[in-house]
Amino acid sequence: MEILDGKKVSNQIKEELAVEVAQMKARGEKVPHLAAVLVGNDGASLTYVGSKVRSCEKIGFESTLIHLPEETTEEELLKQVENLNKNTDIDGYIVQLPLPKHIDEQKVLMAVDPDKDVDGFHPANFGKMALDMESFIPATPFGIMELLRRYNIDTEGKHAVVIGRSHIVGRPISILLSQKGKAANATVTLTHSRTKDLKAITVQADIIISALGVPNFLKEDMVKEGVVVIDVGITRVPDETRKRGYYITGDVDFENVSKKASHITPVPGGVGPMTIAMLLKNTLLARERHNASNA
Ligand SMILES: Nc1nc2c(c(=O)[nH]1)N[C@@H](CN(C=O)c1ccc(C(=O)N[C@@H](CCC(=O)O)C(=O)O)cc1)CN2
Repeated sequence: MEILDGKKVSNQIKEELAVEVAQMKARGEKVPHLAAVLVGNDGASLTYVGSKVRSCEKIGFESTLIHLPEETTEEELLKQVENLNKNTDIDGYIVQLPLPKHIDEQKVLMAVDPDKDVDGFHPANFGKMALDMESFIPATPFGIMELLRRYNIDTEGKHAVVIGRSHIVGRPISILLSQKGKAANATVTLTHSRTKDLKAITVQADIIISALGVPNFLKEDMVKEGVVVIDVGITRVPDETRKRGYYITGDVDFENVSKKASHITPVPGGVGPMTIAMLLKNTLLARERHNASNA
């Protein structure tokens, strides 16, 4: 069994990006600039946005954090989005999800300029991705594909079972895995809360992508020998005996499923860090596309 070490691979990607940025600087070019909008003080979101900004600093990107109060209205947030769309210094930006309940997430994501949509959540980018056209690919599924590629995991003709149909992970990864091309060509089953007899499907899977957010959901008896398991679920379980007051766990019963798996991602240290690395990669792509369109 081999652990798919997302932490290690994400650090490699960040080192590669740092080299590219240094080369851009040496050529006298503008470096990529990522902005992040965070509304409210959700603990996990603060961690993720903080990590995005710190990663930018580490590799030589410019970054801007716009931290708005929980009470921010939809109109005020849309104004910020409009300003970011107009700001020619910003190459790409993200609006951290989830947003407070009083804000219509879809309306905000629709307002993002698709050319700056480094999260790949705008319908223009999502549609292009589904049509195999050049686009921004959402960072988590992009990270999963990159992890499979860097560990030389062959997906060609394999049965990939995706658990969860979210717009951020389940739906896009099912599209990417089923695409034509060297790193895809899988036969995909997208399962969800209404799927009947899930176990009958998961036991047939060569690759399982679990993106449910239910701790210990995927058990040993639900997988076959040699399966590749990608655990996207990240749940913070309250635990006062820990320094942070919680521990992090995935969807997979790691201890037992790993006995049968050929490859498996840990939580933490699997898909999560890849998400940040691929967001940075998208921001570099945005910068390069802006350079090309200004040339
Ligand atoms: N605008 C966006 N919002 C959200 C996205 C996204 O891609 N764009 N994805 C998730 C959150 N997310 C990035 O934003 C993210 C989640 C997890 C990690 C990560 O590195 N996790 C660590 C554990 C860290 C911890 O929780 O303390 C790990 O798995 O090792 C990074 C980014 C939802 N929102």
